[in-house]
Amino acid sequence: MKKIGFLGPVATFTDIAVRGLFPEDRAIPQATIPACLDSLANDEIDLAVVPIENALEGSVNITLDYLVHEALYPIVGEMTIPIRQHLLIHHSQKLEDIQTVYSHSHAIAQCHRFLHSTLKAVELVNMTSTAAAAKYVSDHPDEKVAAIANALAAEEYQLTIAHQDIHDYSHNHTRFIVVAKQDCHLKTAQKSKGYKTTVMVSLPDDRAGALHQVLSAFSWRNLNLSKIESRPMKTGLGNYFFIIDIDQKIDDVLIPGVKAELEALGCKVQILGSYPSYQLGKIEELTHK
Ligand SMILES: O=C(O)C(=O)C[C@]1(C(=O)O)C=C[C@@H](O)C=C1
Repeated sequence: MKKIGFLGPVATFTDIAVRGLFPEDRAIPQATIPACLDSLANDEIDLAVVPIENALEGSVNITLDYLVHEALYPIVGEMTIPIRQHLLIHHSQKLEDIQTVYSHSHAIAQCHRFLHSTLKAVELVNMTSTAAAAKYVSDHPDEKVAAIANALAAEEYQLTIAHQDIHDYSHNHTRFIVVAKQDCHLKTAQKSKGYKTTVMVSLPDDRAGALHQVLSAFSWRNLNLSKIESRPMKTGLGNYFFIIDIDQKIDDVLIPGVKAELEALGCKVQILGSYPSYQLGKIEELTHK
């Protein structure tokens, strides 16, 4: 049985993703995304599961940055789950009295339309996760506060769902990565829908057409890219690195060929992982409710 660290507390979306992919393993909640990756570094857990991208709000930058700058461990898997956000209140409170809404910044961003139209005057406060927000509301029954979180959190923290499905667009999904200290094969009963390889590329300083050359190296080899994201290198304005997801498993020819070609052009290239990709079903099925 593996120890799986995840962004906690119990009943975050990350927890739901872990229940879906590793139902037999021991899930250990961690307070924050960096704390989760630190626990991996300290050998307190075998695998870390953290959110990386939401379909409405984009990348979870703290995950990308911490992975690249602080804990450069391989990605050994990814999973995507559907996301349903609800507004949760304590049963002793009334919706019309709510003054403050707590949640993870990504969850708040996914519900901006609803917040703007229905709860215009409320204060919005970021928490470390949606379940941390639900726990806060549960622990403070006298405060006029609500949380944006999922149905599992409503059940876990005994809150009432005051508004269901408040995310702005129905196609709401979040992708989570599984990180290990060393590359390994995941043991799960789920069937993967394919493989991905993630590479990190930093360009040589200030050279015209460098990004075009990088993309050409993938393109003429017919390597399909599912994501390209730039993040600051934190060495000065205008210095960026790129995280590129290739839609296939690492092979002996094409991906090593891209790496060699980019290095010859003066880029730094690091392969962050080549791993199976899982698409998990409905939240209700994953939490057996
Ligand atoms: O707070 C949670 O429940 C999380 O698992 C984090 C997180 C995120 O970082 O994007 C995961 C899924 C949702 O998109 C909202 C929040």
